[in-house]
Amino acid sequence: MGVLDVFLQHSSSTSLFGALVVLLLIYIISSYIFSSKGNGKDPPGPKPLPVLGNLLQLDLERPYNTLMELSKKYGSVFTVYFGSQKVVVLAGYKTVKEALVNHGEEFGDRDLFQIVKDFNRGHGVLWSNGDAWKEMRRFALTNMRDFGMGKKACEDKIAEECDYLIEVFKKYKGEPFDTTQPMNYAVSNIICSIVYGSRFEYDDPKFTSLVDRVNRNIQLLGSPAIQVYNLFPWIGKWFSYRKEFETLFNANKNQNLQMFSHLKESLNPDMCRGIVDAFLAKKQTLEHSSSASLFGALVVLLLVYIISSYIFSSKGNGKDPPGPKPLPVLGNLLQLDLERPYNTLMELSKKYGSVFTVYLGSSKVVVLTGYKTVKEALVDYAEEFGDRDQIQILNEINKGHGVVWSNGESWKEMRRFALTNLRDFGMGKKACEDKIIEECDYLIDVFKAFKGQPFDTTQPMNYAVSNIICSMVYGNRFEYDDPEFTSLVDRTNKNIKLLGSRAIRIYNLFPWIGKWFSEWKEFNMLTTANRNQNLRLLGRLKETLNPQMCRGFVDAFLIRKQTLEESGITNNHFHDENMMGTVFNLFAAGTDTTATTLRWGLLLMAKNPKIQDQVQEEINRVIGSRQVKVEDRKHLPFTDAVIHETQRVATVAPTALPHKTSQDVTFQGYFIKKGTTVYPHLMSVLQDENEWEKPHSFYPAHFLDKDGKFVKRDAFMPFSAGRRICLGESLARMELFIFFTTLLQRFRFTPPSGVSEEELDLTSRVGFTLSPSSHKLCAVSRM
Ligand code: HEM
Repeated sequence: MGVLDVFLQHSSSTSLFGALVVLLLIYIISSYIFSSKGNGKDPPGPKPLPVLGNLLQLDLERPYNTLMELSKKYGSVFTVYFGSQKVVVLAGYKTVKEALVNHGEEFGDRDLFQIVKDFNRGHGVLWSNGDAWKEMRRFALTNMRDFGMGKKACEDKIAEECDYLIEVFKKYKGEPFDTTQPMNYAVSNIICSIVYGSRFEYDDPKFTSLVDRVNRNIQLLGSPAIQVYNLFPWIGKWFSYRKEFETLFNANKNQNLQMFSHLKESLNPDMCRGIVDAFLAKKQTLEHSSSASLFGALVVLLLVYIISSYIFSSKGNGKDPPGPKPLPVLGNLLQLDLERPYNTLMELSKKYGSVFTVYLGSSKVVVLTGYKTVKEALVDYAEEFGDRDQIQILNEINKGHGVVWSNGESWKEMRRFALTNLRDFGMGKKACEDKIIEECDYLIDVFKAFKGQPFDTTQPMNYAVSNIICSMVYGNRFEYDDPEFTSLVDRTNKNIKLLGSRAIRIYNLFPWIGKWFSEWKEFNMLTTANRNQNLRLLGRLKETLNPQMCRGFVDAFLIRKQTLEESGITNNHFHDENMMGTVFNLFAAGTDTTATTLRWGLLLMAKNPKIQDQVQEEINRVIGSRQVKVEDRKHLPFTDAVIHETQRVATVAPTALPHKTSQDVTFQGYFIKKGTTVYPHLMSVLQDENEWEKPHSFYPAHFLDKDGKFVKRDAFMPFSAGRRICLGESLARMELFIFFTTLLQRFRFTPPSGVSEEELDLTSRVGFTLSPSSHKLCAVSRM
């Protein structure tokens, strides 16, 4: 045997051994990769091959079709492997909505394709994440709005572009042509005017080449070659498609750089032509501010010293929102109407602008007023302004449990659980509609029993509305003469009134002096009674719990708690305090606001008989005497407008609920420190003189176009906006529509005899929510 033979023999047995090792490694690695690494169940899916995953089962040119097929077999949440990359696919409306809306944060990051990683490097909006994405998205949104998005200016641009497009279409004189290019050019020109500040001619090669290249690259992104490259960049680098993509990308980048530099040369920061100008101006400001920072630091140090020596100094690093000068200890309390602070705040905003500071005692409150500012804060800066601030007296009871007064993970989990379960128990669905219709019948009987004589609508309305939330929470309604139920509702109602009293407002600021007020004692007595009664109700539900037959939210909560306990997961938010807190919240938030709005509605009808005539004429014409249904809303534009206008005028939650900043934030040039109390002044939005034609009158035409069709209004924000937007909005809207329309169908509402319409008082009662002052109405049967 020669040396060569020995070598060959040796090397072939080595490579056999090597191949085995490599195969074994692939097997181990891929079985490790394909196995679930978490603590829970993996979404099901077709069995993957090592390295290739499920690629052989997928139509690579139209993967969405294969995924649609797979979802039939594996359900709405399933796993596929693109090569060794695991992808969880969500299919169907319910699942996609639940993931993207209810679990918005968990599913909200962007995954990057390899080719995008190569060229984009995580910049921009579409392919970025984290703070960079947040900042770019907010900047783009705000600026696109400033440059016309959703506004008249934009409408004009589109109309102008239509004319150009029509010209191109006309040229073909009815002969066949490919619509791709003209359509791309026209649409692209709208975005060009917003971004660069000008449109381009359809024969300008600078423009057409830009659009055509983007179009081609979007095509390339979907090609199997680029998809293979995304999965296996090491083998895909030599595909010609990738090279083409790179050439086109670079050409567009260079062309954009040229356009940017033209814009830079002619930049005037006071006259921004488009988003590029706005971006360059912002960049310049930031650069200037950093070069001036050395000098600034000295000035700031001096200022910080002066300001911090003053008791009500700003403790932040920037400009404080302005506001009236506070007194030591009392702050601005002497300037505020303590029973109706929202009125004084409205006045102050006229002097200090839409972002200002007041001191309630020594606690600093930043007030946001007017549609633009409130929306910008709650929507564009949703996270920064999205924490809840506590109210002293409620904090003592709630201790941060439940939904309304909690924050952080506990709030997230409770809000999500409450939303999902209320939906399961009918919120916004047919089952709920049926419950409201059934409750209407009981309410009609109560109204009828007064035989047209004057009566106070408070209790019957509260009982009817409360029964809807009771059926969802406890799983059953109650009779209106059941003392267990009526006492619960009456006590909650009384407490909401007490919360708005001067005494409790003072207690909340100075608990050490406020404890001896009789209102404080009464509030606590009523709360304890309600807590004990709820404990009895919850105890009964616990005893009769059947996990196969969930009756309502409480059952669902108890079952979830049991399941977690059985699986040994002890560190979770499903404990008794959170259950009690959430039940209390749903009961209080779900009853008072809706019942109060309905009472405003009836009062406004009695006050405005001509408008009542129009509502009843519409109901007679469209519905007659049959049962009102949710789907009738679209055929009752006037009635719908009256309900919306009632909500606008009633403003039951004038300053929403207090928010606080979850982090330091610079907003409209003002620095607001983490943990600062913030009042979104909803009354100033609902009566914003820039948004409403007749902000201080009851004017249903606010919600009607010239043809009498219903129109939505952006500044209609009674449920607030952003992260903390009312959780029961869809339920409330359904209740308002069915209760109001049915009552107007059945009764004519008038003032008591001897009282004129003018004499009906529209001043609101003092309370945490705004309800009408005590009054009586007659409900005269119409059928
Ligand atoms: C006309 C009726 C209603 C109005 C005007 C209304 C208005 C509001 C407002 C202004 C807030 C505070 C939002 C903020 O902090 O920015 C809120 C929160 C809330 N509402 Fe409503 N609401 C109504 C009906 C309901 C109903 C029927 C429910 C019951 C399911 C409900 C449950 C809640 C809850 C749980 C919160 C706290 C949300 C959180 O902090 O995450 N509301 N509502």
